[in-house]
Amino acid sequence: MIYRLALIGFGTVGQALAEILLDKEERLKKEEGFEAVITAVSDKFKGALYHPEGLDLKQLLQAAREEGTLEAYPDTPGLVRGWDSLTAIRESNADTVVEVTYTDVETGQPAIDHHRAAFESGKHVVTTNKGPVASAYSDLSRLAEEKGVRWGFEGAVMSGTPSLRMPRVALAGNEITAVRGILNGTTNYILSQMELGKTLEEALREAQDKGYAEADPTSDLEGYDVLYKVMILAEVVMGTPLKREEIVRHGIRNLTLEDVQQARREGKRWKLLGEVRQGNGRLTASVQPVALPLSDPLAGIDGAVNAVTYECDLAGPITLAGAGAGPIETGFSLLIDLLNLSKGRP
Ligand SMILES: NC(=O)C1=CN([C@@H]2O[C@H](COP(=O)(O)OP(=O)(O)OC[C@H]3O[C@@H](n4cnc5c(N)ncnc54)[C@H](OP(=O)(O)O)[C@@H]3O)[C@@H](O)[C@H]2O)C=CC1
Ligand SMILES: N[C@@H](CC=O)C(=O)O
Repeated sequence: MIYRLALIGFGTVGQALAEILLDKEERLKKEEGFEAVITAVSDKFKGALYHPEGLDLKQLLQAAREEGTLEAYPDTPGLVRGWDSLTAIRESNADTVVEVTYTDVETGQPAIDHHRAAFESGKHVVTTNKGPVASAYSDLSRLAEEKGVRWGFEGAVMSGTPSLRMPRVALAGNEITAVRGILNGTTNYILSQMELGKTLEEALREAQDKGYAEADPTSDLEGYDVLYKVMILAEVVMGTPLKREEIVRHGIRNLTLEDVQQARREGKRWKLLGEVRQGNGRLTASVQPVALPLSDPLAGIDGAVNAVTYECDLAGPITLAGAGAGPIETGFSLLIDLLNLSKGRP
């Protein structure tokens, strides 16, 4: 079967997936038996394209990257332009919607509506968007199940590092009683750069240039991005939904260069930690910067790398470290969801 994809959003991550599919086409076919074409792309400002037989990925990337608009994609017979996101989801011949619009930390929209429209149309969804998973996990999972379609969202936490699949699949059978980690690539990159003497603003600009930051980086700096990831870990990995008001949240915005360098002199490093813990029959959760002693395994995690420790009743503590953000790493999270979907794996 050749998968037909509709990409909703064509920014950093959407383009990275197109690049991966282009670069690895032969290898994916030969080694994984996986073939996919992108038949629709709909992006808010770059424009939209649909071709039932598939778009040319090289020309698609060239139009977006060199011209900044899909208007630069050449006209071919059968090409349709201008569909908005919901039209592309409902009217295209895609069997799988790749939802890669921005994460709205207040409402989870428009991504929740994109998911509903896709599931209602009998289409699978793979996404890296935290909004729908954090705010509508149970409703959307139920709808996907009712409609007999699949939903992959590995990249919603820790990009291409399997922070959700590992506990759900490889650690199945354990009760996970606590999860604690560095869950945001942008702020970990910023804190590492501030230790080298850069200001928060300089380091943030670099993180934006490298494709780590959210469209609105307030979400990274003020801890909302981690708050969403903590909500996802609580519900998806620990089985208990938390409301955002139940989670203590502090970001790194108020940490100064002097705070960061003083901690270094004291043998400590500031890290933005997200934590969910079971105790007295309930979950408690927090997002806050902590000056960790160098003896803490999380203190050694640098740059856009993230790490998370799962406290398991049978296996003991298990720590996973890897990319927390980045275009290709996050594009990979979509690829692995697509591969698992194609093989009927969880
Ligand atoms: N970058 C990373 O490392 C990671 C990102 N994520 C998540 O992945 C998602 C995508 O991230 P990223 O690619 O970096 O973000 P970008 O901001 O680069 O891309 C998002 C794209 O979505 C488009 N868009 C916004 N609203 C709509 C809409 N209603 N219909 C169609 N297109 C729309 C934007 O259009 P325009 O710019 O033209 O307005 C933009 O091109 C986000 O939810 C993010 O939180 C998750 C893990 C890591
Ligand atoms: N902005 C986020 C992207 C991944 O979720 C981060 O920096 O971690």
